[in-house]
Amino acid sequence: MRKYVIEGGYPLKGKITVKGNKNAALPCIAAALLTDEPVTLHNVPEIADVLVMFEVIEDLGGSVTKEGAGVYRIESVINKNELSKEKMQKIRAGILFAGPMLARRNEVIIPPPGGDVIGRRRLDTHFLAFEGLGAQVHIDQSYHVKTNKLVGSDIFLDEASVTATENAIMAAAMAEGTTILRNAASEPHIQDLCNMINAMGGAISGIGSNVLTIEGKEKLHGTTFTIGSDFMEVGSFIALAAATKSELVIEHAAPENLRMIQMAFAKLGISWQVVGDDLHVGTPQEMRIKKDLGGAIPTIDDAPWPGFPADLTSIMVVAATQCEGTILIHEKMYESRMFFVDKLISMGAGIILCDPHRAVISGPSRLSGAAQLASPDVRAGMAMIIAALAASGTSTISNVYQIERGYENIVERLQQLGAKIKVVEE
Ligand SMILES: CC(=O)N[C@H]1[C@@H](OP(=O)(O)OP(=O)(O)OC[C@H]2O[C@@H](n3ccc(=O)[nH]c3=O)[C@H](O)[C@@H]2O)O[C@H](CO)[C@@H](O)[C@@H]1O
Ligand SMILES: C=C(OP(=O)(O)O)C(=O)O
Repeated sequence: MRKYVIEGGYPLKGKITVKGNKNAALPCIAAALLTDEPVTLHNVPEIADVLVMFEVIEDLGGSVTKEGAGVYRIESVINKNELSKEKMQKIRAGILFAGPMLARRNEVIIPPPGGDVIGRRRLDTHFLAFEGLGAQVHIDQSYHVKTNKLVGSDIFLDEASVTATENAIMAAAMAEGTTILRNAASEPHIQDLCNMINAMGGAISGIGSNVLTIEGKEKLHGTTFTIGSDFMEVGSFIALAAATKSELVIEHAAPENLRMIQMAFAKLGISWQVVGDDLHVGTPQEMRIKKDLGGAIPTIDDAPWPGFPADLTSIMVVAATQCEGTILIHEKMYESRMFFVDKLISMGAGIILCDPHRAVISGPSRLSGAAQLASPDVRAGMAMIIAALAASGTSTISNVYQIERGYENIVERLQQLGAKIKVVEE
């Protein structure tokens, strides 16, 4: 079993370049199925989830060619309507093939998707959107979605689900007529997907808002598209710098996406300078939690974009353990994402887990290395790496597959900053 062994307590220094956004790469790879012409994607993060998406394309009959670092040419041939059960079990994002498959084949059979351990992840909104476009959904061992033809309509999503919005966009891009998609999610990755589809000849307007107008096209063509920077990596590296008292330059950080993230870090007394497209996170940081008006304990809580991203809540928990004061982190979306804080508590963090969604953090805490950390999901795993690098002594993290499905080459990139982290196979 692959594990990370980390010796903490040392500051890091240097430059780290942000990779492409996982959550943009996954739908953009699926969107390559909307055309039989070649699609070339740049700045693709070379992570486990992306490789599985490529395997699905190959399993359907298409081909993927690596043309350089982070550059992939996809030629989609779709020879079947059923997605591979074995591959779908590996990643939840496989559900993103449903929209383009339905658009191209009028039918798709989706075995239940796998994924990480952060609680129930409903798919209802995906099927609500497909039904809105005229498809029928039948559920037994698999999800079976079928239509004679997709027809655009006025659809109101029951929640602003990210991947359901993406599936709806991809299906509507080739439906007959116009779709108005309301209560749509609007994260930078959804904007990337819309821009890519427009570059393929699509006609989507309202990009970046929660009402999208999608004019369906009979045919889309090939394109070349560059995936945006991963703001989850940016947030993780800011927390890493602050918690380990390090000076880091975070390159290609796309600061325009960070307004809410900056407000949340400011509550912890953590700040940086923007220099062009880079962030300079310096030392010393204030690291003092700012009370709300009247001296009330502040909260960081997640919400659909432009709210604070759910995927950064675990990262904020670990950053807060190193700050002076008390804060509530309220993760409203996932039922189990906060359970990992027991690992931080075992390292000495002052955290009360009030219920599955709310953790009160009082700091600063001196963390000590822990031998048996296991990563339940990608962000908890990164939070544990940050905690281990901030702690004195040695820590061991297992189940690192969960980390590597979201962060490219993370061990080598941290080593380049001077981190004492190594991989062991046991
Ligand atoms: C591949 C990919 O892109 N994955 C991301 C995507 O997952 P995914 O698209 O699966 O997540 P959803 O947006 O569907 O929802 C995530 C959770 O939030 C809840 N919810 C959602 C919207 C809402 O308005 N209210 C609400 O409570 C859902 O019920 C669900 O439990 O978006 C999530 C939310 O940003 C991120 O954590 C995932 O990293
Ligand atoms: C929950 C996440 O991703 P996914 O939707 O791919 O499981 C994440 O990136 O934190």
